[in-house]
Amino acid sequence: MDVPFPPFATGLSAPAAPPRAPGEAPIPATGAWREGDEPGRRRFADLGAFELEAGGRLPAVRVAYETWGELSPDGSNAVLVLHALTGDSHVTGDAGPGHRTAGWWRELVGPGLPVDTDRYFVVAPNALGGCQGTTGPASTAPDGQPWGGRFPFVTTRDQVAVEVALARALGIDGWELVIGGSMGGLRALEWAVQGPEAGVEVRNVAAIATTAQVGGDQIAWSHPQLAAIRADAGFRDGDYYDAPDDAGPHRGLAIARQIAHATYRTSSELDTRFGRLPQGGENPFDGGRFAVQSYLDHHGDKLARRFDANSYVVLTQSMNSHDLGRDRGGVELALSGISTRTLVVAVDSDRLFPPEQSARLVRGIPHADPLRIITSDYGHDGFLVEGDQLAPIVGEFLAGT
Ligand SMILES: CC(=O)SCCNC(=O)CCNC(=O)[C@H](O)C(C)(C)COP(=O)(O)OP(=O)(O)OC[C@H]1O[C@@H](n2cnc3c(N)ncnc32)[C@H](O)[C@@H]1OP(=O)(O)O
Ligand SMILES: N[C@@H](CCO)C(=O)O
Repeated sequence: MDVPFPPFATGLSAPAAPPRAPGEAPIPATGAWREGDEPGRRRFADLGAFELEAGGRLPAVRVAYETWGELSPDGSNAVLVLHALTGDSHVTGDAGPGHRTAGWWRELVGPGLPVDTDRYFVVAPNALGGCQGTTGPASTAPDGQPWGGRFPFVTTRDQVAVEVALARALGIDGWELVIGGSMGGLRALEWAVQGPEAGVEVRNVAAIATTAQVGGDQIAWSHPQLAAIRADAGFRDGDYYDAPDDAGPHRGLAIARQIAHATYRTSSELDTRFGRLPQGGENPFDGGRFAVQSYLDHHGDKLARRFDANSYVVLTQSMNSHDLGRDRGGVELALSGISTRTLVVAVDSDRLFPPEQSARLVRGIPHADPLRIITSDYGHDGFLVEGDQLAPIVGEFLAGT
């Protein structure tokens, strides 16, 4: 006998309190950077039309990027830094006008640091499909409306094809280093294959907390995140940009971030840091929360204020698309064709991009240095939190060039 599916089986489409504390500012429909907002340090490159791997087309792609340092006369000192899922072009420097967060690799990139902006010309673009100035779902489509749910499927390869065009637009025909973590690492690896094919030399690659091929476990964790966003009544199939404050898909995005954030950390950290502690004066047995629930609420709500739900979907799908071996004879063959000197770094406690996946890169890439390991209680986020370990590793790698 068929049992009717209850309309609020998940509870997610039921009316929900907006994810903000009393007295906090309302949340606009999107946390995307929009034309007319304060640009901060961003500059923009208009790169024209792109045909996409999955069959879509973007008639006018704009990339937001930041640079530090000066390109040398022979062009030999350019470094490309690629951000993770919710990162942006603001690699180093403070938060401030135009930049909601401080630089996410400020221990690594800056004057006198391993990626020394007194020596290198550092370029950091916001990825295609993102929401911090580069063309993405919140951008205006040719009909004058936001792309919204119509934004086409974008793969890691498309993102790198756009970054190749950015290099050309900046007059860069080779990178001394392409470095990225997590989703940025996926693009760094794709650069090692696609860059030389496209005539842009890649002399060194650093792939941090990443993988040659996003696998079943990573796709599985992303699935409920995408479902949470799509199940939010405020998502409206991606066409929510005209929604009033607090009526956007914040709850779905916040839940997606909570699921993701737990995968970015470790069970031992959550157990030792929070354990069974109740949150403040709350009673978890009477409608209150455990401290760890409050912690996840905080991270979810914070992302809902600074990010765009559609970009979260588009970028998550782009990560799921990542398979260095697709149409290249498989992962091992693709890795064996990489001629670039490569640094691979894993976080020992990373349960999302586990060290075995980094070891596979080292085994497969002919000119890979031995695997370097960051020791951390923080899991995948160790690639951001453990800057004091990552910076010397990258410094040693660059010193060996
Ligand atoms: C390349 C890129 O990836 S760019 C994107 C990276 N940046 C982000 O993702 C921004 C979101 N932040 C994060 O993911 C992480 O905070 C990191 C990785 C950047 C840093 O991690 P940590 O320094 O270990 O911070 P942690 O995870 O402990 O979070 C601290 C926050 O939790 C809050 N918090 C801690 N305990 C609780 C609790 N019981 N209840 C509510 N909030 C709590 C803190 O007040 C603090 O808030 P704040 O960030 O608003 O100041
Ligand atoms: N904290 C990182 C984790 C994903 O690598 C981000 O939000 O991008």
